[in-house]
Amino acid sequence: MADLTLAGVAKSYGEVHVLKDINLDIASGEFIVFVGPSGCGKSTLLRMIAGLERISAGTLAIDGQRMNDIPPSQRGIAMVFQSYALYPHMTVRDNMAFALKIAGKSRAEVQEATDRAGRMLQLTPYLDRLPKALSGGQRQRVAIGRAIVRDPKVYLFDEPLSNLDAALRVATRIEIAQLKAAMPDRTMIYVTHDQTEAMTLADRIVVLAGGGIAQVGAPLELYERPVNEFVAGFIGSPAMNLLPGRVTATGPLTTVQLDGGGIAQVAIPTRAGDEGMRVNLGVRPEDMRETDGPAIFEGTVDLTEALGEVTLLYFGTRGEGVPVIAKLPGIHPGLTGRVVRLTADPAALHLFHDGRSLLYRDGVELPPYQPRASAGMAMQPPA
Ligand SMILES: Nc1ncnc2c1ncn2[C@@H]1O[C@H](COP(=O)(O)OP(=O)(O)OP(=O)(O)O)[C@@H](O)[C@H]1O
Repeated sequence: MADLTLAGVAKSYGEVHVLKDINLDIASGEFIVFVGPSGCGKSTLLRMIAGLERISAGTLAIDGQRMNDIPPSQRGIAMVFQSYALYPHMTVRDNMAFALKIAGKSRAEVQEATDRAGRMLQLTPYLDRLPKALSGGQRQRVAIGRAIVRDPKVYLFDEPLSNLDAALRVATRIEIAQLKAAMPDRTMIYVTHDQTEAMTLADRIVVLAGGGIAQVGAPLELYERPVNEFVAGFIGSPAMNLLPGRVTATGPLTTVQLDGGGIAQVAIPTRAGDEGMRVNLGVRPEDMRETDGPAIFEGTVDLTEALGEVTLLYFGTRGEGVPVIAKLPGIHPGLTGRVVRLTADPAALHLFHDGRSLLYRDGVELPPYQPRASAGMAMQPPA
């Protein structure tokens, strides 16, 4: 069991301030995923937790004990890297056993730990092979095995699947989910660029941006209730469309007149006096559907991408602005060049003012988060 606390953690390299005032409590057994744009400091934060990077300010505590000056080997942490640098002349078993032998464990202990890791990672048939006789996915499992044999309280993963091809990524991602399920009391922190990994593996996702934490929450909570336009655009693919407009009627249901001519009813309350407020209406591509009635958006389809189970429609790709994208279920041949009218369910829409979601307005008490049954995204956390 291990819970982690980051309190006011910051990192600077001389004058370069990479991270500032990071505050985060991670409970024992949680699977936390760090996401964020390239260079936002995900790996730096992970390496500070591991003890591979000095913490410039603030406190890292594990189980209440300050860890800032504790060497990596004494933190009860194991880290799995993107490049799985195995010793090429050692068998799988010896690669996994290496750290244990250095630590002076007995032969029996080493044997038991490597057998157990081999079983957990389905590597038993390969224990006597050299790394060169393994696939990329198997090699990455050996790298994970090297962490497992040490039985750490906290696992850190730095983009462990990014060197694998698409099919192996899926298979290895599922194995990591199963590994976590087999070790419910072990805490895992995982850095990735991959939306699907973040959405499917995480108990909570931490979105890092601009040197700080933009939002922390369960995957579907971030998807359905982003605090700002950055998180709204970062979580979900293709990104949420942001359509400018102004509020024309307030109440439990807000009416927005869009600059593009459309009209939207949004299930986010506004107050008397909000009439005329400039907003961006957020609508996810997968929440759009064709309509003959009042439309949020009407446009000529510039381009379609038929992906099989869905078709992506692109609008405004030749203009200056950001294209609008709709994702319709099924196959829609012959839509390119046609005018399409689109709407969405009021409960699926988002409203932003000055970049911030109106859901999180000062003085508004949000009801506890409940996933929306009709959420359009196919990605769900594992059961
Ligand atoms: N030794 C260093 N000296 C100065 N700046 C550094 C040093 N190491 C990292 N940085 C800077 O810190 C920032 C964060 O880097 P980090 O690798 O943590 O980002 P990241 O979010 O993991 O990025 P990516 O997604 O591209 O892997 C980057 O802007 C990087 O240039």
